[in-house]
Amino acid sequence: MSKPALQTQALIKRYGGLLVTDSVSIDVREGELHAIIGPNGAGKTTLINQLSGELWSDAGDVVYAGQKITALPIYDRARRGVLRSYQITSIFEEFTVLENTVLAAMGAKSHAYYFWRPMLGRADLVKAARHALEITRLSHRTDVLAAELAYGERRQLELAMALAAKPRVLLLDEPMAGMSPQESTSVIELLKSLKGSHSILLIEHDMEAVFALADRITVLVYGKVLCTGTPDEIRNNPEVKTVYLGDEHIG
Ligand SMILES: Nc1ncnc2c1ncn2[C@@H]1O[C@H](COP(=O)(O)OP(=O)(O)OP(=O)(O)O)[C@@H](O)[C@H]1O
Repeated sequence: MSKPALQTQALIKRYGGLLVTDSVSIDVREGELHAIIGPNGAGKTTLINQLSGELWSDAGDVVYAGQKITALPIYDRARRGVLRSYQITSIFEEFTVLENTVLAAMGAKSHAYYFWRPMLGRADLVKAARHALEITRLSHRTDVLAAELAYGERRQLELAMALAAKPRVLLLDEPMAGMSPQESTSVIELLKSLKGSHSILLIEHDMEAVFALADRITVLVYGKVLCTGTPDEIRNNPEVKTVYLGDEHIG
C-alpha cells in the first residue's frame, strides 16, 4: 500500500455553532485518486478549502509529505506541490491560452511574474506549459485569447494551468461542472491518465465519473466521515445506501 501524500487529522471548521467539518481524518495516498462524496452541504468544499489553505481550520492538522502545513498560506502550500485547480493565478482574459499557462508555470517556480521579460522567452516554462496544454487537449487553442474560450475550454485551461505548476497533490472541486458530456468524458480520460503520477482529491457530484475514476471514496455526511473504501466497498455499504446514495444511484 502506498504511503499518504496528504492527510487530515481531526480537522474541524466551525461557523458559529455549526460544525461544518467535524473531526475529519482522511488520507490521499501517493498516486491515488481519492473522491469525496456526500449530500449537499456535507462540507466537501469547506474541506477542500481547508486543504488548499483558502480557509483556516479551527482545530486539527493538514499533513503533507509527513509535515504539518496547517499554518501555511495558500501560496506556500501551492509551491510545495499541494495545488487547487485555478488557485495560483486566475485567468487573464487579454492573454492567450499559452501565455496564461506559462504564467501559471512561472508562479509555481516563484519567478514573481517578471513582466519586464518576454513572457514566452523562457524555454523551460513554455515547454511545461505546452505539455500541460497537450495533455488537457488544448494545444489547438494555444494562441487564442482566454476571453474567447467557451466555458468548458476555460475549465480545461484552469486544469492546464494547475498542471503546468507541476503539483504533487491536485485538489479538484467539481472539475466537470457545467461541461458538455463530450468535455466531461475528456476530463475523465485526463484524470485517468494523471492518476499514478499525481495524487488527486476529487469532489464530484457525477457518480458515474466518481465510480469510474476513484481508487477510494470517502463519504461525508453532516461534516463527518461516514466511511472510506474502494468503489465496490462503498457501493455495497448498506449505511451509505441508506444515508446518502439510494440504491439506484450507486455505480
Ligand atoms: N462562510 C460560511 N458561513 C456560514 N456557513 C457556511 C459558510 N460556508 C459554508 N457554510 C455552510 O457549511 C455547510 C457545508 O458547506 P459546503 O459548501 O462545504 O458543503 P458541500 O458539501 O460542498 O455542498 P455542495 O455539495 O452543495 O457543494 C453548509 O451548511 C453551508 O451552508
